[in-house]
Amino acid sequence: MDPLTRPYRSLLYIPGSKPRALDKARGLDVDAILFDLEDAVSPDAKVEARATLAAALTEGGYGNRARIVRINGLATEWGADDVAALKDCGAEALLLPKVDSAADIDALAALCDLPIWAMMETPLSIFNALEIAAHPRLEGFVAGTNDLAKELGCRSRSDRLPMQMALQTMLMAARAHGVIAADGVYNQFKDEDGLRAECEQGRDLGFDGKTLIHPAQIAIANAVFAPAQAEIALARRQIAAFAESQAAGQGVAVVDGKIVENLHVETAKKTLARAEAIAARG
Ligand SMILES: CC(C)(COP(=O)(O)OP(=O)(O)OC[C@H]1O[C@@H](n2cnc3c(N)ncnc32)[C@H](O)[C@@H]1OP(=O)(O)O)[C@@H](O)C(=O)NCCC(=O)NCCSC(=O)C[C@H](O)C(=O)O
Ligand SMILES: [Mg+2]
Repeated sequence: MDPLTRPYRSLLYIPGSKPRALDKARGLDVDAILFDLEDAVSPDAKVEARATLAAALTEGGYGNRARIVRINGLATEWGADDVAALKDCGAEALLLPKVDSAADIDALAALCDLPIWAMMETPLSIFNALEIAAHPRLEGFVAGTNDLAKELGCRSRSDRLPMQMALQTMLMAARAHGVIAADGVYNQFKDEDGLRAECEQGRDLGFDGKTLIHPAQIAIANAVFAPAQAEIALARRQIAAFAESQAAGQGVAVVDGKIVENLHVETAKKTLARAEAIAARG
């Protein structure tokens, strides 16, 4: 899975314990579903949720939405059984919570053949982000900003200043190793303006998309993380202007008063590839 060929603008958590929500997701305009067995499911509902989720995935109907299952940690009484029950049901990847190091990815890799995503939500995960991203089975990072805030003991701020070091470190590691990076959730799910502002911040930092907790959040994430029409038009003009300059024996073009070099053309091509991937998802 690659954000240039498959979009990850919106990744919706769905509690494995909620059959109505599991069914509703089959019709939602979301890029990826994070089927959750961890924090959205209470301990006394874990075993039943596992069976409910396995049945829903086996039944299918989720179309081209990426299907990722968040299991319980392997140190819990449920983790290993979650893997055994869900690794062959149609999930495309498993998401491991509370990862501290690449050794945690090794432990899950030994239990299944699926690609692995890591919740980046402990202080150790941030300091070990590079080795986690470098793991050959690692495909995606998900920022766990609620757990990170709990561990840091920081205040919740609209500018997310206390989160910046962690968010930017995981992004650097993700980009160093070609890993998908999804931003954390916005808890006030009825506050559209706040969600839009946080999506825009995550997009500007470089995230591929945002994790969500409610269907009402999907449209905003899809819009913010898609290239805007003006960006697409600019990308086309940059590519054309650079090709013209090259034909004239020059290595640099100028568009709208700004230089365009080969590296800008690469970015412009990625913008067009992302737009095409979104259009292809339908
Ligand atoms: C937040 C909610 C508890 C709100 O639920 P509810 O009050 O039932 O919402 P609505 O009545 O507005 O629901 C309207 C319809 O939408 C469906 N629905 C609701 N949520 C979802 C969903 N997530 N996916 C699919 N469908 C959903 C309802 O079934 C209603 O459908 P209908 O009956 O047809 O009208 C609830 O949204 C919820 O449980 N959200 C998920 C919470 C969750 O997953 N939390 C864990 C992940 S967050 C996290 O752990 C982050 C990380 O680890 C960190 O550390 O930061
Ligand atoms: Mg968490």
